[in-house]
Amino acid sequence: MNKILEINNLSKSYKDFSLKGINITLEKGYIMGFIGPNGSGKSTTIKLIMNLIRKDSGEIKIFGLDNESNNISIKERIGFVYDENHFYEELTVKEMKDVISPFYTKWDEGIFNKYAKDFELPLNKEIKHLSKGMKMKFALAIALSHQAELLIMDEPTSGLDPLIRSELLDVLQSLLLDENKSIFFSTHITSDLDKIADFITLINNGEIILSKTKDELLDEHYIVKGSKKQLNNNNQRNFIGLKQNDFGFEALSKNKKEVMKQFGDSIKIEKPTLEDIMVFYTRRSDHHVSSH
Ligand SMILES: Nc1ncnc2c1ncn2[C@@H]1O[C@H](COP(=O)(O)OP(=O)(O)OP(=O)(O)O)[C@@H](O)[C@H]1O
Repeated sequence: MNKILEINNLSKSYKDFSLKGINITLEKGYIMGFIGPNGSGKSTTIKLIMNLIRKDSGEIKIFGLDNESNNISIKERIGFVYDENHFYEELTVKEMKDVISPFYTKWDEGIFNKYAKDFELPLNKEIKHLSKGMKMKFALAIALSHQAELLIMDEPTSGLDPLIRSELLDVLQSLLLDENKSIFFSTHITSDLDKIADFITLINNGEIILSKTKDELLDEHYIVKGSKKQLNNNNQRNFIGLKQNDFGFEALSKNKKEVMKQFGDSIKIEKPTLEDIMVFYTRRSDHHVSSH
């Protein structure tokens, strides 16, 4: 086992929110998708990993090293991409690159030029005139040009159109062909993960709800559909979440056998998507949706 990122019992409290002793492990060569609803603690966790804010307690190890005492050497080996990348808006893409590159001892101009060409970056355009998608590609090109072993991205695909999103995901996937690289990225667009994630970690309300391989997660859960009159107080105990509308109910369950036994053939059992899993684990239990 080669742990690239190891978070143990990490806690951080704000006035109205706390991360409650979270644990996450990412091994070398894999992509982990970090999902959860708005305000669940994704950005806070990423800021703690990047040592941008101080933890209250717990431990964060990156490449086996404590992230506070080895801050500088660790940052050299990480590519960090986030939504509000702080570039100087007045500079051109090339000028900005010239400002950033000296900070990295392993900067590789050849790699930057390759990505600049692949992504069709307009080198002489001012940053303020770049589209959101182009800014994101620039941030990714920078992150990839110093031979980072770990890419950490906070919502890299948010606000991007489907075409650019899909291009970005292709680039991430091709990076993983080099098994020395690992990727940890947060998103609330679960369809991004269907394609590329190896592991999924779900956070809700500052707590890790689950963290496992995507395949395991999809294999062990089932969507159960039926009519409302089939429900009673007893037969809901195998449900992780329940959604009712005027036509019937939909639930998530891990226990297919037991559900089949209780409901018989009148029930419909389907495979869930990652979105189903996220929604059912994080919704309020009394949720009722109207059919409109
Ligand atoms: N500096 C701060 N002071 C006080 N509260 C904060 C601070 N930063 C974040 N929070 C609160 O912590 C909670 C978690 O925020 P966080 O940004 O980590 O969520 P998130 O999962 O990244 O959400 P989103 O998907 O909306 O970006 C929110 O309720 C937010 O208001």
